[in-house]
Parts: sequence; structure tokens; C-alpha cells
Amino acid sequence: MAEDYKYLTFRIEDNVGIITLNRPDKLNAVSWDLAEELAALLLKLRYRDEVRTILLTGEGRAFCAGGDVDFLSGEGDRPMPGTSSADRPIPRSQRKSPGGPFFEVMRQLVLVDKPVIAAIHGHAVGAGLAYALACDRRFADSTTKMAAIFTNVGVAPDCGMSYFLPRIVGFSNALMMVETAKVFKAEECKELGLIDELVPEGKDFETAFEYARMLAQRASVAVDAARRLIHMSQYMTLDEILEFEGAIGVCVAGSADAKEGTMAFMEKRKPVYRGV
Ligand SMILES: CC(C)(COP(=O)(O)OP(=O)(O)OC[C@H]1O[C@@H](n2cnc3c(N)ncnc32)[C@H](O)[C@@H]1OP(=O)(O)O)[C@@H](O)C(=O)NCCC(=O)NCCSC(=O)/C=C1/CC=CC=CO1
Repeated sequence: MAEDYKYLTFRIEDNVGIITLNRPDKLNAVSWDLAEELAALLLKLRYRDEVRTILLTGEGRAFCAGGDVDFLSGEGDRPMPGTSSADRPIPRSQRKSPGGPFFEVMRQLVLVDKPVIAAIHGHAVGAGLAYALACDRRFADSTTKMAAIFTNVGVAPDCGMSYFLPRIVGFSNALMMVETAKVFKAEECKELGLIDELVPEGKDFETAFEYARMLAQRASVAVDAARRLIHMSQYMTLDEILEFEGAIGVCVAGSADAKEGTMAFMEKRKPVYRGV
């Protein structure tokens, strides 16, 4: 079942919601409108039970070339607040956050409360890399190139890059990546930990889809809770997370899938999970 969006395509296959960034002529650069569509779609998917995992990919030869430079430059139809040529340099007191829907996408990628798997080929840079890093697992083919490219065009890292990057590649590598904006080839990305599964050219979608489909057949209430716990643990103390595990554990244990999982074990059969 395909649904209509202007800058995305969306369809559901085997309980996997497949979101494709669809501005291939601009290497899927994230415009204000694209970000708005993506954030709104993710919010909707949170409440659609038939979608049990999400796959994020890009149409054409790239995953995503980051924030739309037209927007960032202040020259496009809908410039970033405070960036029109007449205003430069922008007085410190008037600098506004570009956040808006660009940042909302990051929140929704986490808050959607379902695993989000990235299928990556070509460039994933700037905000595009940030979106990939917010995903649970990155399958990328050998054409992949990644960069925290922000400072290359004179802007600071954003869209949660400063949160996810050091957690994934470590503090020193994160500093090196944001300071140099260096573009890394697929093998190097794998070594840095930016790519989880490096696959042959053209195989990113099918390997990512297989993984997303496998997760969609698991006990989704428990999987989603497990995902939430790992995210929360990033900013909670041990005492807080133990408290939270206790509370969430009681809710999940009451799910139909928890009943099915435990019964199937005792009856020595394979569980059939319904995601409820
Ligand atoms: C290294 C590149 C990613 C790829 O280079 P190449 O393969 O040679 O392809 P190009 O010919 O450069 O690009 C093909 C066409 O796509 C257009 N395009 C590419 N990237 C963008 C972009 N980010 N915004 C708008 N358009 C883009 C390019 O102009 C070509 O179009 P035409 O054929 O019509 O000319 C290389 O493309 C590159 O370096 N791109 C820019 C990367 C970049 O600087 N991204 C922004 C980083 S900052 C960021 O992401 C930040 C924010 C900040 C604030 C709010 C929100 C979001 O993000």
C-alpha cells in the first residue's frame, strides 16, 4: 500500500513501513518542507500498529546530502531565520535556532517507539548523517560516503549530531569529524562504527529490509520497550533506569505477546507474535 507525499514515498510491506526520501535531483537534501513531511509521518507511524518497524532510505544515488544549502544560505524561497544577505553578519542577539521541523525529525525518529533501520548508499552527510545516526542500525553499501560536513559550509553541527556522533564513534573521532568535515569512504565508516553492516553495492535496501522484516515478526511491545530503555539509559542514573525498567516491565509483561512467548516456550513450539 503506497501513500502520497511530495518529498517522500511511503509504503508498508510485511509490517515494515518503508520511508524513502524523494528529492533525488538534490541528493535528497532536507528542505523545510521535506523535514515537515518526514516529522509528521513519523508521528503518525507511532500510532499505526500495522507498522512494526520502519526502514529509512533515499531515492537515487544518495541517502541524503544534509540540510538544503538554499535554505541555509538565506537565498532560497524559505530561508533559515535571520540569514538573508542583508542581515549578515547576524548580531549575536538576533541569532535564532534553525531547529523547526529539521530537529523535530530527530525527536520523532526516537519517539516513534519502533526500530528504525537505515538503508544507505552514496552520500549521507550533515543532517543526513544525523538522521542515519538516530536510526537503530545502519546497512550501507560500498558506495557510501559519510561526513559531519557542517563546518565545510560554515555552519555548526546540529540535528542532534553532537548527541549521537560521540556516542557512536567516541569522543576523539567525533571531534575530528566535526572539526575537519572530512568525507569518509564506506570501509572507513565501518571502521569508525558509523556503518553497522557494510554490504556490496546495491544490496543496502534488501539487507536492511530483511533485518527490518525479521524485527517486525518479533514481540513488538517488548522490542519497542527494550529500545526505549536503551535510549533512556543514555541520560539516566542506574537507580533511575532500574525504576523505569520496573515500571515498563510490568506493562510489557501484560501484553498478549508476553503470554504467547512464555506459553510457546513451555509448549516447546515457535511463538507467533501479533505485536500487541
Ligand atoms: C559531496 C556532495 C554531497 C555530493 O557531490 P556530487 O556527487 O558531486 O553531487 P553534486 O553535483 O554536488 O550534487 C548534485 C545536485 O544536488 C544538489 N545538492 C547537493 N547537496 C545539496 C544540499 N545540501 N542542498 C541543496 N542542494 C544540494 C547540487 O546542488 C546538485 O544540484 P544541481 O545539479 O541542480 O546543481 C555535494 O553535493 C555536497 O557537498 N553537498 C552539500 C553538502 C552540505 O553542505 N550539506 C549541508 C550541511 S549542513 C546541514 O546539514 C545543516 C543543517 C542546518 C540547519 C537546519 C537544518 C538542516 O541541516
